[in-house]
Amino acid sequence: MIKKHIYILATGGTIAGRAASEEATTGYEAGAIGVADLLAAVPEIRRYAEVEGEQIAAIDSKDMREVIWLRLAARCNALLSREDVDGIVITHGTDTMEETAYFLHLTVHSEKPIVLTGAMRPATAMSADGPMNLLQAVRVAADDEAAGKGVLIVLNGTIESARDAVKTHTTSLDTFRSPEMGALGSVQDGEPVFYRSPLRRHTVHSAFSVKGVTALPRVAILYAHADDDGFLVAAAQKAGCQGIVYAGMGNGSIPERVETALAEAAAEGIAVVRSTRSAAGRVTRAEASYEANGFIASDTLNPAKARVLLQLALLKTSDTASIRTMFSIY
Ligand SMILES: NC(=O)C[C@H](N)C(=O)O
Repeated sequence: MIKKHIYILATGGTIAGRAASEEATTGYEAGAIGVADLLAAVPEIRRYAEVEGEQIAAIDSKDMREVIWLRLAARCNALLSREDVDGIVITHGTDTMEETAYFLHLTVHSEKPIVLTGAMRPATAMSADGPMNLLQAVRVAADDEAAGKGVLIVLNGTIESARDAVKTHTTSLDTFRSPEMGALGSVQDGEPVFYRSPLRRHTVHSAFSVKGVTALPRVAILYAHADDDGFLVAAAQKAGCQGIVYAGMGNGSIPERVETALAEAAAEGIAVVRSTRSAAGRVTRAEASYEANGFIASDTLNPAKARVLLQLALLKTSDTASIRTMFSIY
């Protein structure tokens, strides 16, 4: 068997975390262990692929910054254009994995597999989940079936699409779920099995490019709550935001006073997307007043993912109708 050549790009996270004791599963130093040690801990990987590691960052993913996203996108595009590279695995903290994955899903233009993985227990913990997750991620990245499916998230035996997967639990190993769509597949006894393919546009069919881009448009997320009077909308405007994602109630519902403030912001040219603070479900175009105000429905994208798409959309246009179309095809 000719082994595939898989690149491992490490960014930190709990998978590279070091805690004071084997029992500690919180309160550790994320990103403390380098990519060479991560790979050395799972020698089984080399049975299935030739791997090469590269350290892109060493952070807790709560501190993920757009400069690292841009670096990752550039590195993935460059590596995957090489004939001798068959796929990429990115080790990443789980806190912002769903955003990084979706960003790359829309900005890397290759059919070759890109798989993000991480861990919920630090590398020093008893029964750490990182080694198995890393092995499964490499097996998926080396699998022919993974090609053309966009960026994938592989953790705890499930294969999910970057568009749909969200972190649903603060500490459980089984934290990533795709609430509306379900997983694309699973990894059983090391073997990846796929059941579905994502239909929304990604990778080679994505019109977004961050080549030469050094900064992304500023987009705020505002979270709805009872008695919200919309005072944070002014703060977002003052901070120079080009877009606001409102994590509304239920089907993207917006309290009246907030709607007034957001309508004013939209009239001034700020793109306003209605997402939801609910854990699952599609935000529909719903009420006529939302449409009239120029608000854009997030479809099934949660606020964090809607923010990613809106940032990329704003690189291309500020036209509401065009951005609305993007939210229905990506
Ligand atoms: N499980 C994890 O990876 C959480 C960690 N705080 C991170 O996102 O880097």
